[in-house]
Amino acid sequence: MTEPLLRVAGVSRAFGGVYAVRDVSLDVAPGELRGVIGPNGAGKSTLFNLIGGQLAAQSGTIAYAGGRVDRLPAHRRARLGIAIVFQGARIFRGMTALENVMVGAHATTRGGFASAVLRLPAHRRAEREIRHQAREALDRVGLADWADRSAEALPLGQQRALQVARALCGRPRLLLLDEPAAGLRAAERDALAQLIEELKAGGLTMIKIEHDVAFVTRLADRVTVLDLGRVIAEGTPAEIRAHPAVIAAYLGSSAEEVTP
Ligand SMILES: Nc1ncnc2c1ncn2[C@@H]1O[C@H](COP(=O)(O)OP(=O)(O)OP(=O)(O)O)[C@@H](O)[C@H]1O
Repeated sequence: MTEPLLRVAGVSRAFGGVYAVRDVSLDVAPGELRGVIGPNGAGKSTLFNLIGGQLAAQSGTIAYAGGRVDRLPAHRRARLGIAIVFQGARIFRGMTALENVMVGAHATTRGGFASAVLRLPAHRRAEREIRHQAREALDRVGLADWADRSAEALPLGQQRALQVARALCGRPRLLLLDEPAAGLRAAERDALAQLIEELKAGGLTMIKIEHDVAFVTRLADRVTVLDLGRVIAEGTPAEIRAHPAVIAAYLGSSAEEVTP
């Protein structure tokens, strides 16, 4: 079996004595698209923050590309290629689409956001390379023609694609997507699904949180189900749709809802 790109082993995190994530383990193979589902408060976003380093795990280990990362701060993990598109992430108003992507890239470059804002000389040298990567990222999500247009004028579906471009700008190996399809209309969802499929075809490893079981099981290779901070099931989309614990915990008694 190939080495996993990401190995989360026995990770826990509590807030005020209540576990948000409890003894969670999962392995994600290179190139895999993993779905994570679970009801509100199941611990999905907390799990992402533990992987990305926005939160520290209180126990357990997280290994990425063969090395431990669980003691590293978020910006170091970002530089190693772990990128997150946060739930409900906003675009920067008054900036072009290209500038929006470049701001994301500055967060992962050595100079950081402060030097980007201050326009230090060392920063200016890196600027051209970042601009190049940002254009490349916009191209990857199908927004090349929007580069110099106002980001806030983009329809919601394309604003989501812009968030993805921002995350892609640092050329990550692992992309975490927190409910990327939330609030989108059917046609926008389809376009986003197609983008995710293209990224997968390009070899990118992804973990995607979804509320919509049909949407996640349509795209994912495997699905992990969280409930009350614990993994209650993991398997292929077909296994998950048929799993009694999933139907009971996640969907109540209405089993019809899991049929796509
Ligand atoms: N920073 C925090 N401080 C206190 N409690 C928190 C914090 N972050 C999360 N929690 C709690 O941890 C639990 C898991 O929250 P989390 O946001 O990870 O769930 P989720 O599965 O992502 O939910 P949703 O689908 O609503 O986004 C919840 O009970 C939440 O209230």
